[in-house]
Amino acid sequence: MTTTEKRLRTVPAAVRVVDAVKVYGRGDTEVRALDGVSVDFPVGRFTAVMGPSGSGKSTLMHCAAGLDTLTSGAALLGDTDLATLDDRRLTLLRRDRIGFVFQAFNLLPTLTVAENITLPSALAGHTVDRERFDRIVDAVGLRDRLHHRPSELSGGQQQRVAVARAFAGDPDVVFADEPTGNLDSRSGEEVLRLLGRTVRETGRTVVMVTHDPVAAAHADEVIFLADGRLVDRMTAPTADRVLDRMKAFETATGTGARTGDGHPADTHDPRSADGHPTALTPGGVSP
Ligand SMILES: Nc1ncnc2c1ncn2[C@@H]1O[C@H](COP(=O)(O)OP(=O)(O)OP(=O)(O)O)[C@@H](O)[C@H]1O
Repeated sequence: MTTTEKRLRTVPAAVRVVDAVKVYGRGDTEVRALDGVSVDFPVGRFTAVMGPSGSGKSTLMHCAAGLDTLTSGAALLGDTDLATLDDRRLTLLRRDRIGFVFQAFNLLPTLTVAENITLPSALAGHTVDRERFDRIVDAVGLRDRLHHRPSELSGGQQQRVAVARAFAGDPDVVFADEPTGNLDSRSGEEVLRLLGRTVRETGRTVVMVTHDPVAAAHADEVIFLADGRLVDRMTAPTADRVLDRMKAFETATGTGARTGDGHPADTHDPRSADGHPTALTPGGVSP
Protein backbone atom coordinates (compact mmCIF):
# COMPACT_ATOMS: atom_id res chain seq x y z
CA MET A 1 0.00 0.00 0.00
CA THR A 2 1.38 3.44 -0.93
CA THR A 3 1.61 6.28 1.58
CA THR A 4 -1.24 8.01 -0.25
CA GLU A 5 -3.46 4.94 0.06
CA LYS A 6 -2.65 4.62 3.77
CA ARG A 7 -3.64 8.23 4.41
CA LEU A 8 -6.91 7.73 2.52
CA ARG A 9 -7.89 5.04 5.00
CA THR A 10 -7.89 7.27 8.06
CA VAL A 11 -10.64 9.41 9.60
CA PRO A 12 -13.56 10.44 7.34
CA ALA A 13 -13.62 14.06 6.30
CA ALA A 14 -15.98 16.26 4.30
CA VAL A 15 -13.09 17.09 1.99
CA ARG A 16 -9.68 15.51 1.88
CA VAL A 17 -6.64 16.38 -0.17
CA VAL A 18 -3.79 13.89 -0.14
CA ASP A 19 -0.26 14.50 -1.42
CA ALA A 20 -1.64 17.10 -3.78
CA VAL A 21 0.72 18.35 -6.45
CA LYS A 22 -0.37 20.88 -9.06
CA VAL A 23 2.08 21.96 -11.72
CA TYR A 24 1.19 24.67 -14.21
CA GLY A 25 3.17 25.06 -17.41
CA ARG A 26 6.31 23.18 -18.47
CA GLY A 27 10.03 23.65 -18.65
CA ASP A 28 11.15 27.21 -17.94
CA THR A 29 7.61 28.36 -17.25
CA GLU A 30 6.75 25.52 -14.86
CA VAL A 31 5.10 26.61 -11.60
CA ARG A 32 4.58 24.16 -8.77
CA ALA A 33 1.45 25.73 -7.29
CA LEU A 34 0.85 22.81 -4.89
CA ASP A 35 3.85 20.83 -3.74
CA GLY A 36 2.59 17.85 -1.76
CA VAL A 37 -0.28 19.21 0.32
CA SER A 38 -2.21 16.79 2.53
CA VAL A 39 -5.08 18.24 4.54
CA ASP A 40 -8.49 17.18 5.83
CA PHE A 41 -11.45 19.50 6.15
CA PRO A 42 -13.53 17.68 8.77
CA VAL A 43 -17.31 17.61 8.68
CA GLY A 44 -18.88 20.45 10.65
CA ARG A 45 -15.82 22.63 10.72
CA PHE A 46 -15.23 26.13 9.42
CA THR A 47 -11.68 26.24 8.07
CA ALA A 48 -9.87 29.29 6.74
CA VAL A 49 -7.02 28.91 4.25
CA MET A 50 -4.39 31.62 4.52
CA GLY A 51 -0.96 32.28 3.08
CA PRO A 52 1.00 34.84 1.12
CA SER A 53 -0.03 35.76 -2.42
CA GLY A 54 0.88 32.94 -4.79
CA SER A 55 1.11 30.34 -2.00
CA GLY A 56 -1.49 28.10 -3.66
CA LYS A 57 -4.69 28.92 -1.77
CA SER A 58 -6.92 29.29 -4.82
CA THR A 59 -5.33 26.30 -6.51
CA LEU A 60 -6.00 24.17 -3.45
CA MET A 61 -9.61 25.30 -3.31
CA HIS A 62 -10.19 24.83 -7.03
CA CYS A 63 -8.74 21.32 -6.99
CA ALA A 64 -10.66 20.35 -3.83
CA ALA A 65 -13.89 21.67 -5.37
CA GLY A 66 -13.44 19.84 -8.67
CA LEU A 67 -12.96 23.06 -10.63
CA ASP A 68 -9.43 22.02 -11.58
CA THR A 69 -7.50 18.74 -11.56
CA LEU A 70 -4.38 17.77 -9.67
CA THR A 71 -1.15 16.78 -11.42
CA SER A 72 -0.75 14.02 -8.81
CA GLY A 73 -2.23 13.08 -5.46
CA ALA A 74 -5.94 12.91 -4.67
CA ALA A 75 -8.85 15.19 -3.85
CA LEU A 76 -11.89 13.58 -2.26
CA LEU A 77 -15.35 14.80 -1.37
CA GLY A 78 -16.45 12.35 1.30
CA ASP A 79 -15.55 9.00 -0.18
CA THR A 80 -15.60 10.19 -3.76
CA ASP A 81 -12.20 10.54 -5.43
CA LEU A 82 -12.77 13.39 -7.88
CA ALA A 83 -10.24 11.94 -10.33
CA THR A 84 -12.54 8.97 -10.92
CA LEU A 85 -15.37 11.15 -12.27
CA ASP A 86 -15.87 12.10 -15.89
CA ASP A 87 -16.81 15.70 -16.73
CA ARG A 88 -20.55 15.06 -16.52
CA ARG A 89 -20.39 13.38 -13.13
CA LEU A 90 -18.04 16.06 -11.85
CA THR A 91 -20.50 18.74 -12.94
CA LEU A 92 -23.32 16.93 -11.15
CA LEU A 93 -21.21 16.52 -8.01
CA ARG A 94 -20.40 20.25 -7.96
CA ARG A 95 -24.05 21.09 -8.50
CA ASP A 96 -25.50 18.69 -5.96
CA ARG A 97 -22.89 18.47 -3.21
CA ILE A 98 -20.93 21.72 -3.22
CA GLY A 99 -21.94 25.33 -2.60
CA PHE A 100 -19.82 28.29 -3.69
CA VAL A 101 -19.52 31.84 -2.43
CA PHE A 102 -17.35 34.16 -4.52
CA GLN A 103 -15.79 37.51 -3.80
CA ALA A 104 -17.86 39.10 -6.58
CA PHE A 105 -21.20 37.65 -5.30
CA ASN A 106 -22.05 36.30 -8.82
CA LEU A 107 -25.79 36.82 -8.50
CA LEU A 108 -27.94 36.93 -11.61
CA PRO A 109 -29.06 40.55 -11.96
CA THR A 110 -32.36 39.86 -13.68
CA LEU A 111 -33.58 37.47 -10.98
CA THR A 112 -35.06 38.39 -7.62
CA VAL A 113 -33.39 37.49 -4.34
CA ALA A 114 -35.75 34.53 -3.91
CA GLU A 115 -35.06 33.30 -7.44
CA ASN A 116 -31.31 33.64 -7.00
CA ILE A 117 -31.46 31.58 -3.82
CA THR A 118 -33.42 28.76 -5.42
CA LEU A 119 -31.78 28.86 -8.88
CA PRO A 120 -29.17 26.10 -8.36
CA SER A 121 -31.81 23.76 -6.96
CA ALA A 122 -34.17 24.64 -9.81
CA LEU A 123 -31.43 23.90 -12.35
CA ALA A 124 -30.87 20.57 -10.63
CA GLY A 125 -34.59 19.81 -10.94
CA HIS A 126 -35.19 20.00 -7.19
CA THR A 127 -37.40 22.27 -5.18
CA VAL A 128 -36.22 23.84 -1.93
CA ASP A 129 -39.04 22.97 0.43
CA ARG A 130 -40.88 25.94 1.93
CA GLU A 131 -39.78 25.32 5.51
CA ARG A 132 -36.13 25.03 4.54
CA PHE A 133 -36.33 28.11 2.34
CA ASP A 134 -37.92 30.10 5.19
CA ARG A 135 -35.22 29.04 7.64
CA ILE A 136 -32.47 30.07 5.24
CA VAL A 137 -34.10 33.40 4.46
CA ASP A 138 -34.54 34.17 8.14
CA ALA A 139 -30.96 33.12 8.92
CA VAL A 140 -29.57 35.57 6.37
CA GLY A 141 -32.06 38.30 7.40
CA LEU A 142 -33.48 38.93 3.94
CA ARG A 143 -37.18 38.32 4.40
CA ASP A 144 -38.14 41.86 3.43
CA ARG A 145 -35.91 41.78 0.34
CA LEU A 146 -37.08 38.59 -1.34
CA HIS A 147 -38.63 40.34 -4.34
CA HIS A 148 -35.81 42.83 -4.85
CA ARG A 149 -33.15 42.56 -7.57
CA PRO A 150 -29.46 42.35 -6.58
CA SER A 151 -28.84 45.92 -7.81
CA GLU A 152 -31.29 47.14 -5.16
CA LEU A 153 -29.22 45.59 -2.36
CA SER A 154 -26.04 46.63 -0.57
CA GLY A 155 -22.90 44.57 -1.12
CA GLY A 156 -23.32 42.89 2.26
CA GLN A 157 -26.92 41.97 1.49
CA GLN A 158 -25.90 40.60 -1.92
CA GLN A 159 -23.27 38.43 -0.30
CA ARG A 160 -25.83 37.18 2.21
CA VAL A 161 -28.00 36.16 -0.76
CA ALA A 162 -24.97 34.30 -2.15
CA VAL A 163 -24.51 32.53 1.20
CA ALA A 164 -28.20 31.56 1.24
CA ARG A 165 -27.88 30.27 -2.33
CA ALA A 166 -24.79 28.26 -1.42
CA PHE A 167 -26.58 26.49 1.44
CA ALA A 168 -30.03 26.17 -0.18
CA GLY A 169 -29.21 22.91 -1.93
CA ASP A 170 -28.04 21.34 1.35
CA PRO A 171 -24.46 20.78 0.13
CA ASP A 172 -21.82 18.70 1.89
CA VAL A 173 -19.40 21.61 1.79
CA VAL A 174 -19.41 25.30 0.95
CA PHE A 175 -16.24 26.81 -0.53
CA ALA A 176 -15.95 30.55 -0.02
CA ASP A 177 -13.30 32.41 -2.01
CA GLU A 178 -12.50 35.76 -0.35
CA PRO A 179 -16.18 36.21 0.55
CA THR A 180 -15.55 39.51 2.32
CA GLY A 181 -13.03 40.88 -0.19
CA ASN A 182 -15.55 43.35 -1.65
CA LEU A 183 -17.25 44.33 1.59
CA ASP A 184 -16.71 47.01 4.21
CA SER A 185 -15.69 45.65 7.60
CA ARG A 186 -19.19 45.78 9.11
CA SER A 187 -20.86 43.94 6.21
CA GLY A 188 -17.97 41.52 6.09
CA GLU A 189 -18.41 40.81 9.78
CA GLU A 190 -22.08 40.01 9.22
CA VAL A 191 -21.28 37.56 6.43
CA LEU A 192 -18.58 35.87 8.52
CA ARG A 193 -20.87 35.56 11.53
CA LEU A 194 -23.46 34.06 9.24
CA LEU A 195 -21.00 31.48 7.92
CA GLY A 196 -19.81 30.62 11.43
CA ARG A 197 -23.33 30.36 12.81
CA THR A 198 -24.42 28.15 9.92
CA VAL A 199 -21.57 25.75 10.52
CA ARG A 200 -22.28 25.60 14.26
CA GLU A 201 -26.04 25.23 13.97
CA THR A 202 -26.24 22.87 11.02
CA GLY A 203 -23.03 20.86 11.11
CA ARG A 204 -22.21 21.92 7.57
CA THR A 205 -18.60 22.31 6.43
CA VAL A 206 -17.14 25.59 5.17
CA VAL A 207 -13.71 26.12 3.62
CA MET A 208 -12.83 29.78 3.12
CA VAL A 209 -9.83 31.33 1.38
CA THR A 210 -9.00 34.74 2.81
CA HIS A 211 -6.18 37.27 3.13
CA ASP A 212 -7.78 38.88 6.14
CA PRO A 213 -6.74 37.80 9.68
CA VAL A 214 -9.99 39.23 11.07
CA ALA A 215 -11.96 37.04 8.68
CA ALA A 216 -9.81 34.01 9.45
CA ALA A 217 -10.48 34.51 13.17
CA HIS A 218 -14.13 33.57 12.57
CA ALA A 219 -13.05 30.08 11.54
CA ASP A 220 -12.60 27.10 13.85
CA GLU A 221 -9.22 26.44 12.33
CA VAL A 222 -6.78 28.23 10.05
CA ILE A 223 -4.39 26.40 7.78
CA PHE A 224 -1.41 28.26 6.37
CA LEU A 225 0.14 27.65 2.97
CA ALA A 226 3.51 28.89 1.76
CA ASP A 227 5.16 28.00 -1.55
CA GLY A 228 2.52 25.39 -2.28
CA ARG A 229 2.98 23.58 1.02
CA LEU A 230 0.97 23.32 4.20
CA VAL A 231 3.26 24.98 6.72
CA ASP A 232 1.12 25.50 9.81
CA ARG A 233 -2.34 25.24 11.30
CA MET A 234 -4.00 27.04 14.18
CA THR A 235 -7.19 26.13 16.00
CA ALA A 236 -9.33 28.64 17.90
CA PRO A 237 -7.63 31.49 16.04
CA THR A 238 -7.70 35.15 16.97
CA ALA A 239 -6.98 37.95 14.52
CA ASP A 240 -3.85 38.95 16.44
CA ARG A 241 -2.39 35.47 16.46
CA VAL A 242 -3.16 34.97 12.77
CA LEU A 243 -1.58 38.32 11.98
CA ASP A 244 1.52 37.44 13.99
CA ARG A 245 1.82 34.16 12.14
CA MET A 246 1.48 35.84 8.76
CA LYS A 247 4.13 38.38 9.73
CA ALA A 248 6.41 35.53 10.76
CA PHE A 249 6.01 33.97 7.30
CA GLU A 250 6.81 37.25 5.65
CA THR A 251 10.01 37.73 7.64
CA ALA A 252 11.04 34.08 7.52
CA THR A 253 13.26 32.95 4.72
CA GLY A 254 13.02 29.71 2.83
CA THR A 255 10.74 27.23 4.53
CA GLY A 256 9.00 29.71 6.83
CA ALA A 257 7.30 28.00 9.72
CA ARG A 258 7.79 24.46 8.47
CA THR A 259 9.19 22.15 11.07
CA GLY A 260 12.52 20.41 10.66
CA ASP A 261 10.97 17.25 9.27
CA GLY A 262 9.11 19.21 6.64
CA HIS A 263 5.72 18.75 8.30
CA PRO A 264 3.52 21.58 9.45
CA ALA A 265 3.72 22.55 13.10
CA ASP A 266 0.48 22.57 15.07
CA THR A 267 1.60 24.43 18.11
CA HIS A 268 -1.59 26.03 19.27
CA ASP A 269 -4.23 23.65 20.34
CA PRO A 270 -4.06 20.58 22.52
CA ARG A 271 -7.04 19.10 20.71
CA SER A 272 -6.36 16.61 17.97
CA ALA A 273 -6.59 17.88 14.42
CA ASP A 274 -9.75 15.86 14.05
CA GLY A 275 -11.40 17.05 17.26
CA HIS A 276 -14.71 18.84 16.84
CA PRO A 277 -14.62 22.36 18.22
CA THR A 278 -18.36 22.89 18.48
CA ALA A 279 -21.51 20.98 19.28
CA LEU A 280 -23.19 20.02 16.05
CA THR A 281 -26.69 19.33 14.95
CA PRO A 282 -26.34 16.57 12.41
CA GLY A 283 -29.13 15.73 10.05
CA GLY A 284 -29.02 18.40 7.42
CA VAL A 285 -31.22 21.11 8.85
CA SER A 286 -30.85 24.33 7.00
CA PRO A 287 -29.34 27.53 8.30
N1 LIG B 1 -3.53 28.91 -14.61
C1 LIG B 1 -2.30 29.11 -14.16
N2 LIG B 1 -1.24 29.02 -14.98
C2 LIG B 1 0.02 29.20 -14.54
N3 LIG B 1 0.33 29.47 -13.25
C3 LIG B 1 -0.69 29.59 -12.39
C4 LIG B 1 -2.05 29.43 -12.78
N4 LIG B 1 -2.84 29.59 -11.70
C5 LIG B 1 -2.01 29.86 -10.67
N5 LIG B 1 -0.73 29.86 -11.08
C6 LIG B 1 0.45 30.08 -10.25
O1 LIG B 1 0.40 29.16 -9.18
C7 LIG B 1 0.84 29.76 -7.97
C8 LIG B 1 -0.25 29.67 -6.92
O2 LIG B 1 -1.33 30.47 -7.37
P1 LIG B 1 -2.67 30.65 -6.50
O3 LIG B 1 -3.58 31.53 -7.30
O4 LIG B 1 -3.17 29.31 -6.11
O5 LIG B 1 -2.12 31.40 -5.22
P2 LIG B 1 -2.94 32.19 -4.09
O6 LIG B 1 -2.30 31.85 -2.80
O7 LIG B 1 -4.40 31.91 -4.24
O8 LIG B 1 -2.61 33.69 -4.49
P3 LIG B 1 -3.43 35.04 -4.20
O9 LIG B 1 -3.51 35.19 -2.72
O10 LIG B 1 -2.58 36.10 -4.84
O11 LIG B 1 -4.77 34.90 -4.87
C9 LIG B 1 1.23 31.18 -8.33
O12 LIG B 1 2.61 31.23 -8.57
C10 LIG B 1 0.47 31.44 -9.62
O13 LIG B 1 1.13 32.39 -10.42
